[in-house]
Amino acid sequence: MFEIATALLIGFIILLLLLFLHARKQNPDYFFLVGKVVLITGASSGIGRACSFKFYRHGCKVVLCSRNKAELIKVKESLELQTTALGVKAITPEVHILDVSDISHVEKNVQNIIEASGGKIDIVINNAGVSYRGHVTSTQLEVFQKVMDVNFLGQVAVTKAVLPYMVKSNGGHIIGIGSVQGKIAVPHRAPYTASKHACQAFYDSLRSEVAHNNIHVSVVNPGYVKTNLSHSALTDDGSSYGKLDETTAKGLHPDVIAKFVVHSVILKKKEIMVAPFHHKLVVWIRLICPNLYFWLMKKRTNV
Ligand SMILES: NC(=O)c1ccc[n+]([C@@H]2O[C@H](COP(=O)([O-])OP(=O)(O)OC[C@H]3O[C@@H](n4cnc5c(N)ncnc54)[C@H](O)[C@@H]3O)[C@@H](O)[C@H]2O)c1
Repeated sequence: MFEIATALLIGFIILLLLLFLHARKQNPDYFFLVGKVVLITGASSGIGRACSFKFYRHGCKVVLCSRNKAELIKVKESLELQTTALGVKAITPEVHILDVSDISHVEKNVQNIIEASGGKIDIVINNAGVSYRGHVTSTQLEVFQKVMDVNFLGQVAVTKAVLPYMVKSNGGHIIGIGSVQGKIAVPHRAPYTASKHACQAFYDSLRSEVAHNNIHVSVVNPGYVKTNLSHSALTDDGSSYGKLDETTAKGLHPDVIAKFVVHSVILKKKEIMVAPFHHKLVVWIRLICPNLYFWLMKKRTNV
């Protein structure tokens, strides 16, 4: 009787210990971010802008990159009106022009940006992206090339530029902003969904290669987010779509995605899908019952 009671007590204590360790792991330690250098691509709007605010407020030095300097300066000025969380001292943000589709120069340009910011990089958020609306048959090949350059090769080139710094300092974190469409492909999005699938595969491959260098790789896959992404989406002939989609308009707030990006760094998450339940369900259907998924996609007629 005594032995059973002792065994139960020990079991109970182990359970409490495991629950405590689990809770600790899930409880973000925001102080971890203080003083970290965070490079964000596509920082002038949407999710990139929201990430800039979150990391700035947690005491990071944010290095804001995009094509439009005037827009980046506006973000910098808005950041400087903020107070930081945790009562830590804010670090002046930096602004740099970077076109991630300029593939042959991205690596060198990012290295120049890192050198100009002090020669150190802890976190990179590969966020810059362009969407697409159209039909494969009528879409010019150059449109496929452009979407792949911005969304896939651009992310690869930025990653290749930061890796030597992270290897040298034996640590770092690379975050790829993917999409639910990196898990499932939907009609009228062929180049976009192909680029996001490519990113997912790239990061899954990279993650294991750099793990021994203490470099972490996270992929954050949002569902629809209320940003300008559909406005600037490319169409069959390369012109902009110029409209806010209903789905995008009803999407999540970019701050929600930024919050999960922060958590992916602190909790060292390999992958996070930030999407409603029915999106996650479709990903499972694609995996478990592909024919049902193909049938569902055939029913989707809207561009
Ligand atoms: N909005 C959504 O519904 C949604 C859903 C899933 C994933 N995403 C992804 O989130 C990321 C951010 O998009 P967003 O929704 O914030 O839209 P957005 O249009 O507000 O942001 C895209 C950013 O990328 C920048 N950019 C585009 N081409 C560039 C280039 N060649 N060089 C440098 N910067 C460039 C733009 O200037 C802009 O700042 C993208 O990778 C997108 O695919 C968005």
